[in-house]
Amino acid sequence: MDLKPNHTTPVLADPATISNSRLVVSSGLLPCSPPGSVFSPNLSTVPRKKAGILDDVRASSWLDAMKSSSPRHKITRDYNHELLSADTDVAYRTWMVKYPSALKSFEQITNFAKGKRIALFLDYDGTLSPIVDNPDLAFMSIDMRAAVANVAKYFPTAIISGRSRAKVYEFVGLTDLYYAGSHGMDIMGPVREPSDHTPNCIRSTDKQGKEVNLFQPASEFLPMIDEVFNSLVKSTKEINGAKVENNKFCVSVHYRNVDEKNWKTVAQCVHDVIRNYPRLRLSHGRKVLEVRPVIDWDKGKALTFLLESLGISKCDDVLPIYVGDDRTDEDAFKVLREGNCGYGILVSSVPKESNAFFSLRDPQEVMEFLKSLVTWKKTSAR
Ligand SMILES: O=P(O)(O)OC[C@H]1O[C@H](O[C@H]2O[C@H](CO)[C@@H](O)[C@H](O)[C@H]2O)[C@H](O)[C@@H](O)[C@@H]1O
Repeated sequence: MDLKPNHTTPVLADPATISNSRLVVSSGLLPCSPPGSVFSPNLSTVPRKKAGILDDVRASSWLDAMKSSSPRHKITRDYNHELLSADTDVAYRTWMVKYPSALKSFEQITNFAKGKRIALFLDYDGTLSPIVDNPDLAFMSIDMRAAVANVAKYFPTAIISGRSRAKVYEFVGLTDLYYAGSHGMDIMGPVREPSDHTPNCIRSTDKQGKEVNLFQPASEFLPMIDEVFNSLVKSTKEINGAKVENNKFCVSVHYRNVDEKNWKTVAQCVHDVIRNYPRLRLSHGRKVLEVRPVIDWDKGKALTFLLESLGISKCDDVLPIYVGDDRTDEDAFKVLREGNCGYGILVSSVPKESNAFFSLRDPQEVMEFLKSLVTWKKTSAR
């Protein structure tokens, strides 16, 4: 798995947190890139571990990981249920001491944002739309769409999703945003000036005919991904409930609707296919196995790339906020935490270790947060 949370540094260098003894107060600055540094995409490949992550799908750790992804509360009845709910509640509230609610900490966030330009980065599944059994039906609500449209009027806003860019655009359906699909491996962003010569970055036009930059660092993998997609469709077709999704530069193999006793078979099928592709690796999301190129590129790199494209990566007067629910979002949280340059907000209704600073319980709370940002912006002369 890709996630290696840093449990030891839950500190927020935020001068607005003076009253919060848990958090460390820094010099008052949130440096973005170190002065003079210019982000240039590093597309070197990440060496795949010699023994593939799935080399022994019988290994209990792998199956445990499959089981623990996207945990659901088990509903028990009556008295037991009440006890369980109470325990869950206590565990969640304890966890929130480490990851405070972004709604309850709203004043702290906006205090820190004073005089800065907020840039918003939003994951899609589980963040803007609730997790549902059928990935093709993961629609966002009309209210959420309105909230995203509204927030994008006031702050530069980008969606960074594991879906294909085309699919996430189809779901969101808003034009005034930037979109990054395939976990950031397919970015349609603003034209960078002076025009740069980043490999795999070309000028293009969006659906409205506006000039944009198209950055696809894994373009050479396209035929391979298509091949793997077809092989996976074939090899999993007998597994009831398994679904393979082509996300353009990566492939998702969903096991949410597969009987748990067949999860090992799903893992075995994926393993048998990708063992022939040393330039592909596997990561793990919410009841989904994700096959992707081994290039050193993820949502964190995409976030940095977009900030740079927007021309706001090197200033002290920008506050990037990234909202996401999944393991792949941790790469972006980590960039913000380690760069000490913005806030990650984890969307989760269960306690989870994370590199985020704040939390929101579910997409409903995400919507409230977006609305609050708009109200704050409108009511204050900033
Ligand atoms: O980066 P994201 O926008 O969060 O995309 C990550 C994956 O999300 C989708 O799968 C997840 O949501 C589905 C719909 O709610 C759910 O059925 C599935 O179990 C979840 O894993 C999407 O289908 C994947 O392709 C994305 O990689």
